[in-house]
Amino acid sequence: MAAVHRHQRSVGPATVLAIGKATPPTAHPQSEYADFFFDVTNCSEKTALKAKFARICKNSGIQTRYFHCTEEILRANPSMCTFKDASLNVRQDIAIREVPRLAEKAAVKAIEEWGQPRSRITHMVFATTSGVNMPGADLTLTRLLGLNLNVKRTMLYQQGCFGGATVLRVAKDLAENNRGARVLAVVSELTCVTFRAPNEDHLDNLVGSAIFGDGAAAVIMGSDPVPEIEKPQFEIHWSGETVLPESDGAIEGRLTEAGLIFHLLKDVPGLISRNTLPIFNKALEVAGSPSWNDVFWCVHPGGRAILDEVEKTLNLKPEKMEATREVLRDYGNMSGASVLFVMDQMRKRSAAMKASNTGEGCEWGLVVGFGPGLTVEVSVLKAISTGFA
Ligand SMILES: CC(=O)CC(=O)SCCNC(=O)CCNC(=O)[C@H](O)C(C)(C)COP(=O)(O)OP(=O)(O)OC[C@H]1O[C@@H](n2cnc3c(N)ncnc32)[C@H](O)[C@@H]1OP(=O)(O)O
Repeated sequence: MAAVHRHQRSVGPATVLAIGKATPPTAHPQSEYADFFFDVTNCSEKTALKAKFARICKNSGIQTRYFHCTEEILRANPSMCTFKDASLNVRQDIAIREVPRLAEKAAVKAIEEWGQPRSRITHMVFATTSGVNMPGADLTLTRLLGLNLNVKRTMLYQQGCFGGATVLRVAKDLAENNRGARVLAVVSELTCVTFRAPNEDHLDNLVGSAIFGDGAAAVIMGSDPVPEIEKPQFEIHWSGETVLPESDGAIEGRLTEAGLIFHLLKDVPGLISRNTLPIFNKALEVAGSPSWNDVFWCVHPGGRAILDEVEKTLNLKPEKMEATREVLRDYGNMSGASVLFVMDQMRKRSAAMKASNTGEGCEWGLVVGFGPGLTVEVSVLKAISTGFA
């Protein structure tokens, strides 16, 4: 390797140095959501559909979700409360303003934990599936945070639910190929783009209405942490991506006059559990091929049935999916932001149980994102010692 290239690269692997997360203030208990949802969309007379929706909510594994769009906002914007009225402008107005604001809240927490001046941030990677504009949410966030205007920004729109794993992968490459880089990786998602009235002929949208929630997460990533000052949480040793066979159309989103309309095939849980072994195996090779139960798991909490299927297929012990299921329970499916919430949950659970490292005692772990394509992104994490025996 030429000396100039060696000099540009980091010595050690990309390392997560802090994680921050944020939700809008309005929480909805899942047990009451059917009443709220059918009332605000003027569909309370659809009693059979409401009963089905209430049943899906009950079986979702979700207890609470957070939404920017309160009853007041929704009633002030009736075009969002039908199934397909033209409403893109209203949705865009909310998303363009609020996506960076929620991202800012998460980023401020990550920066506080990191403990370094904002001027040390050299790169930003921002993903959202909620709204599109030019210049993008990355520039608005740069301004909200008062970052240097020469921060090198990468904006990723419409990755869907694998966006969280994508920002990790891109931030890893940036951190390892730019010595001294400190990357702010952010995902911010709002359901203002997908919220719509229930419809008997579009049950996949009904499922989406029962599981999606709002949230943002931010990670500071860099290589070669400054000893005694920066506190590593996880190292990232490998990232890979694949498209699952025979999964065309399984998860799709189309941005229309009526906002973002999702299509989900019923077989998404089966497609994921039947086809992810090759990429999981490849990831495990990096970790020296421990067994599925000897690694920790941070999986996108896309839906309870998906977690059930993965757990069954890999014969995972129930505790392996607990961090993931806790995020599903407490926040629902926040699209790309979810998997970063799970990483945060993993290190917090590890600290609470006084585990020897940030991976509940397992040296290696997998971050798994999936979304439109059907695309699966996997990163291999190495846990960091907590100092407990
Ligand atoms: C956005 C992105 O990029 C990435 C994503 O995360 S996309 C979201 C991925 N998530 C999913 O696909 C959800 C996976 N599904 C689940 O977790 C579970 O089905 C659930 C929690 C939503 C409901 O679980 P459940 O109530 O125990 O049972 P289940 O039988 O699966 O579903 C309940 C009903 O919804 C229907 N249903 C479920 N998924 C459906 C779909 N995708 N399309 C249409 N109908 C569907 C079922 O047919 C069933 O209908 P009946 O009552 O008439 O039989």
